[in-house]
Amino acid sequence: MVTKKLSEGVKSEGNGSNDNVFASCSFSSLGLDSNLCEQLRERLGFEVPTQVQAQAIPVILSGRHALVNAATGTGKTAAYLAPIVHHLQGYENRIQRSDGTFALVLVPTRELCLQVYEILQKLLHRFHWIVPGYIMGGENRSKEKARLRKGISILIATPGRLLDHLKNTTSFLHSNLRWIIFDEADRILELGFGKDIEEILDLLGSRKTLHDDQENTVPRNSKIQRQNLLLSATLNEKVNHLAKISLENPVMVGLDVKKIEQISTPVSNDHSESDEDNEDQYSSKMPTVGDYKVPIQLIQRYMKVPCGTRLPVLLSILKHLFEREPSQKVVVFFSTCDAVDFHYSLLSEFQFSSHSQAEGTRQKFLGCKIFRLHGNMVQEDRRTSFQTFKTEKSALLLTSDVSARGLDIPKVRCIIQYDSPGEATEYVHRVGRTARLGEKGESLLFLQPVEIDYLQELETHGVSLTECPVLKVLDSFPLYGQKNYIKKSVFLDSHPWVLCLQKALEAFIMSKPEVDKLAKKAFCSWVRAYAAHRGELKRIFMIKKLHLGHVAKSFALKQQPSLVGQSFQKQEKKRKRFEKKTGFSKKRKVASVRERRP
Ligand SMILES: Nc1ncnc2c1ncn2[C@@H]1O[C@H](COP(=O)(O)OP(=O)(O)OP(=O)(O)O)[C@@H](O)[C@H]1O
Repeated sequence: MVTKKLSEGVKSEGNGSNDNVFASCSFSSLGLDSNLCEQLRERLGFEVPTQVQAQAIPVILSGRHALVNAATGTGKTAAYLAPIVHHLQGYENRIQRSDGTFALVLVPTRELCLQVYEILQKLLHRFHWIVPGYIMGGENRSKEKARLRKGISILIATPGRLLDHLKNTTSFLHSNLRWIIFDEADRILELGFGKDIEEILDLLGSRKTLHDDQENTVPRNSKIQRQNLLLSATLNEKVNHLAKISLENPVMVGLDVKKIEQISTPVSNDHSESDEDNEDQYSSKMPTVGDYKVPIQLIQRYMKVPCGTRLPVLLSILKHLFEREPSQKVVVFFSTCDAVDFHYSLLSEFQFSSHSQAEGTRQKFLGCKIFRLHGNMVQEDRRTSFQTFKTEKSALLLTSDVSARGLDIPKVRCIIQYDSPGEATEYVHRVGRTARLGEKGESLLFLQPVEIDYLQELETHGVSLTECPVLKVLDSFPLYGQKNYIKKSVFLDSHPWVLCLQKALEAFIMSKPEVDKLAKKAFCSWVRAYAAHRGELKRIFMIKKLHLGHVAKSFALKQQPSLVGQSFQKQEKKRKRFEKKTGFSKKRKVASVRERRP
């Protein structure tokens, strides 16, 4: 029986192995201060370094610029924070708040900002004179200004808010800046922050310009040696430009031996070269598209699910997972914030009985606690959702790509990608929220039969998935009180359990006008997001091949698609008018369909 096999899968195949994760050396042997090593042990519970820490820490301690590539959940955060703290605590004259900012960590999302800040706080416990701080979208600007005026030694920031303060907070002192770190470098660029980053580097005098047009830039304090670091589990050609303008003669950490040899020739710093020459030199030396590093113990599966049955199948899988193991955490990724809101309301309220539809016998379909997290939520709700989900033992998180990067949530056992991520990089980061640091984990990707070529796209990045036999999972649910009511169901769309559940879902939506409204809104933004896939991926995610009636069904909507379609078209026209007026860039436009405030 597959239900059993699935659960066995995690136990037998998913043997978390620590052999590949930890290095056989100590933190002190890497050159870190002994007090700091004790902090790592006492406050964070880190006894020995991970492989990437063992490789990166000595390089970063040496002062070289670096590009660090290692699988998700392998400890990249401490790999860059520890060397910075080591240097700062060792300054002969203790640094003071009035010295301003020495290190700047740029991250793509607010949650990651808070997460890095929390780790830093722990690391600095014994070094009270080094002040950690963060600035990010959604927070009170005046309070941030006040904190910056007092002085923050190590500052974690999201790009937009940082740029805002660099331009408008005159008391923000950064003349002592020594480190700039781009955590999840590729994501920062993908979100359309490329121009902001260039401006930030200019304002900080850290941009490696070839034609030294220093207008509007702060002259770099010549006494301070700058060190910039780029990190991600998926460094690809998108990072080349950022590396080109921000790294000087970088060391590559975590790339395979061949690539390191290829790259080891120092990259020239000769400012007499032309921009183009330098770009060519970089492109031949920087990593290009290749295999992404996915935790080896992660079990990756996909499910072939026709569009019209997606919703009952999702609910069934979730029920199955929580019945299989009541104490666990599961994360489901959706393509839009509206889809998160709709599914959150639905799953929080939907009651069901497979015996009879009499009110009294119905109970909540899912018994677990449910949370949501996306970029359009108000900051306070975002923070509460994230922090509470983190501490829960058993819970479900419905989320957008805002949670895909860097978030370290303990005991997440399964990642479901209900909407395909599109970019293979995002696939890798989404699944990377489980199977962290050698732990067990599994992932499930929903694909419609017409999207099945996406598996080949993932294959080109070295990511292989096996099929999850969804029918057998569905067969295990009792209907009308009988367990083995069906033996030969071949098609998902005619499976009695699926039909019964779909009918109940549609009736539920009809009885709840507010959820019905959310469903229609989610339908519209889902179609928009589907249409916004990058050019090359459009051959896989073809909007023309979508049956809008089936899409509507996947939001439990009974209405004819034309009805919903009309309101969608109205919204589309409105959106286009708005974009024409405001002149949104194409890059931002695509991101905006999915998330407005990462
Ligand atoms: N040396 C260590 N010993 C034990 N645990 C560690 C060690 N280093 C890191 N960890 C833990 O491993 C987990 C993953 O670390 P971290 O979030 O830094 O990974 P990452 O490589 O940045 O992941 P991602 O690519 O997803 O951002 C965290 O829970 C962290 O506390």
